[in-house]
Amino acid sequence: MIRSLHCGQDLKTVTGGIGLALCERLLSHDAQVQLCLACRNGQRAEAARQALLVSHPQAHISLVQLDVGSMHSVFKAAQEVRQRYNRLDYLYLNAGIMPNPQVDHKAFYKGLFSGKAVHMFSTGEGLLTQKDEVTSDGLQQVFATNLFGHFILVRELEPLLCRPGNSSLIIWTSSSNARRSAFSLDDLQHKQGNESYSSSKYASDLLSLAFNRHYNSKGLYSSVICPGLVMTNLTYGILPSFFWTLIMPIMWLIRIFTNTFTLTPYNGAEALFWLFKQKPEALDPMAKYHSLTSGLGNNYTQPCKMDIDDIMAETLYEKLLDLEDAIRKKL
Ligand SMILES: NC(=O)C1=CN([C@@H]2O[C@H](COP(=O)(O)OP(=O)(O)OC[C@H]3O[C@@H](n4cnc5c(N)ncnc54)[C@H](OP(=O)(O)O)[C@@H]3O)[C@@H](O)[C@H]2O)C=CC1
Ligand SMILES: CC(C)CCC[C@@H](C)[C@H]1CC[C@H]2C3=CC[C@H]4[C@H](C)C(=O)CC[C@]4(C)[C@H]3CC[C@]12C
Repeated sequence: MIRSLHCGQDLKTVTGGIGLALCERLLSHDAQVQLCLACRNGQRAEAARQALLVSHPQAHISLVQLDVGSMHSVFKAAQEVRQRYNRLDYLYLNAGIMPNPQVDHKAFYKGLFSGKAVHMFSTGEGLLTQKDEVTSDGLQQVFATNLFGHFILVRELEPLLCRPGNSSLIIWTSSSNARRSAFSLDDLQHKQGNESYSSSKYASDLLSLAFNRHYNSKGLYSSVICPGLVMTNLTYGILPSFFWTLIMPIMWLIRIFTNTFTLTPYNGAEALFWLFKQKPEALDPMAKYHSLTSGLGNNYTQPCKMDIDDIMAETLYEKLLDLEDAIRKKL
């Protein structure tokens, strides 16, 4: 029996995000898989469950309430999961936000004619800034949601993930927008800058490496994926929807030049699904696994070496442990 916990699986307004597409794909692959969807909004979570049950009426799908940006909620959800299950095989850390995104139009037009247009379209590098907020825990919201809440969750679920004789896998939905220069060990939460998304995703790449170093001996493995550019609520939030509708034909055209334009949640979930079928022990801790879609619409997964190192990963890990201590004392 395989149990898998997914963070951030709500059925979104029209589209449904990458997490929901992954659940569909997992259930189509193995009807016996037991899913536990960890979502912040009960109604949307139930709607997602019902949608999955329409195509998979026999599926085992349970829900747990989790706002990964609130530390109280993370501790509570982890306790709930520990009471319900004695083992977890996969933990998909998929929840992610990019609040108040702003596009630098000038940089976009400059990039178009710079000879680096394909790179710009695949990574969004230099095009986006965000305005972050502070949570009731006193943490930067993007850091808390995209990184720290997941860190605490993994630590709290350790007894279910680290079981003698079993290996388990945690999977971070990172991004090709993760960039070393956006991240600083002196400003983990990215209080000073305006690229909190890029910073948090780079931190998740580092943290995955650190988790491998600390937990492989206990049977827990960690991997990182990038879903490519997918049209979901996250991307629709960057520009007005009518604009996306207008440029959609161009987006499909760009797909001929870059296989990173996966565009649909189904395609974007490719690497998440591929990892489900791998032996955790065989995965490369230094690789980010990319969902890619060819011009003809064929999906595949490709590993790409990450720009990370052990020393940085270890320093980040130590700092997160200190912050965990401080939060535990406060709650
Ligand atoms: N779309 C893209 O092009 C790319 C996306 N990604 C990453 O993929 C992941 C999934 O995003 P995507 O499907 O595109 O976007 P969506 O906005 O559709 O999905 C994000 C999911 O995260 C959930 N979530 C957000 N904040 C919280 C929270 N505090 N607690 C619990 N759940 C939360 C959302 O729940 P709710 O419904 O309640 O809002 C939603 O289900 C993210 O980590 C994103 O950064 C990476 C690269 C590219
Ligand atoms: C100014 C307009 C005419 C066109 C602007 C297009 C941009 C808004 C988008 C072009 C490339 C996009 C992105 C690329 C990579 C994504 C990354 C992998 C991710 O994690 C989140 C979203 C992206 C940054 C995405 C965002 C929109 C673009 C910058």
